[in-house]
Amino acid sequence: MNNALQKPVLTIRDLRLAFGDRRHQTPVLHGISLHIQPGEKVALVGESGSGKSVTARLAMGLLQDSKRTHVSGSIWFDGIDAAKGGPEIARRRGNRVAMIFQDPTSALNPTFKIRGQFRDVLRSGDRSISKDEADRRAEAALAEVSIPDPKRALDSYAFQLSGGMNQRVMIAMSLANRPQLLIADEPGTALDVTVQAQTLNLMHELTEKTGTSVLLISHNLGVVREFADRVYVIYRGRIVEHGTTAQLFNDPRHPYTRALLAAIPKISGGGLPDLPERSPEFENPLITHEGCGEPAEALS
Ligand SMILES: Nc1ncnc2c1ncn2[C@@H]1O[C@H](COP(=O)(O)OP(=O)(O)OP(=O)(O)O)[C@@H](O)[C@H]1O
Repeated sequence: MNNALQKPVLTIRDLRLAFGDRRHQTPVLHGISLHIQPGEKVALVGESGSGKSVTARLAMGLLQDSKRTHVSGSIWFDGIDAAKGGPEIARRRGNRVAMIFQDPTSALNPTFKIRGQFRDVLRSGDRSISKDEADRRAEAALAEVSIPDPKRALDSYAFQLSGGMNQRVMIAMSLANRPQLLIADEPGTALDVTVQAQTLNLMHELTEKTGTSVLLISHNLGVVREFADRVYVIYRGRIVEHGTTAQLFNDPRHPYTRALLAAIPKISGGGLPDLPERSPEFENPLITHEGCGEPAEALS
């Protein structure tokens, strides 16, 4: 669903990031621009180290407060520019943005049962709900992600559940407060290929139902093929090509996108693509496919 007439949920403009002290800085992002429409699933694809995770972390407001990060540009979400904000930005956004990480087991707290963690998530979205009501909602959310015995899962610690179960718990938790935007950073890549595919299917199904927009981070174009409406290809901190998923797969124009496509593993979700040596032609300027420019309504 690409509702180009509506105001984007997220608009990132000319985002630049460097790490280091005042004297020595290493630039990592060189002017990233992207937007996500309501209900849209957008993928950011590139090889390891290209800047996908830092873009996601900046969008979440998780990197800005460090003295070693130097940020410019803008990240508009819900009327707030998060580019230069600190932890208060993440707090103000509260439950309107949620994130799913690569390894669900380490994202859950090992010292508390799932029940307590789920309660905290639900009560951060609605302070007035009772414990019983939170438990009822948690059980319903776990049933929605096809966890066979939700009560038992709630009474478990993360290490007592399989990686696939923990991933389902994470998806249920992150969508429990009906966020406007879900950022999924290589969800399930720490798990096996089958679980990764199940994770993406489940995320697709649930976010369709809730109308939640998604920013999916991946190193593998094959993985995003079934999932995303639109794709941004990132190379060394720059977007090099941007189009609908069909445009990118049917008519890839940038040499780096072609290299990524050629490197799609046979079973999608496998290891890192085996890319050719870095090539100067990968530095070609940005290619934006027809109809994929930023909507006029993008300004917050
Ligand atoms: N806290 C940090 N301090 C210094 N450099 C960092 C920091 N975090 C990331 N980087 C550097 O920024 C660059 C981009 O990293 P990022 O994690 O965004 O890559 P990525 O595309 O997500 O790769 P991967 O798929 O391996 O996670 C890398 O060169 C990385 O070494």
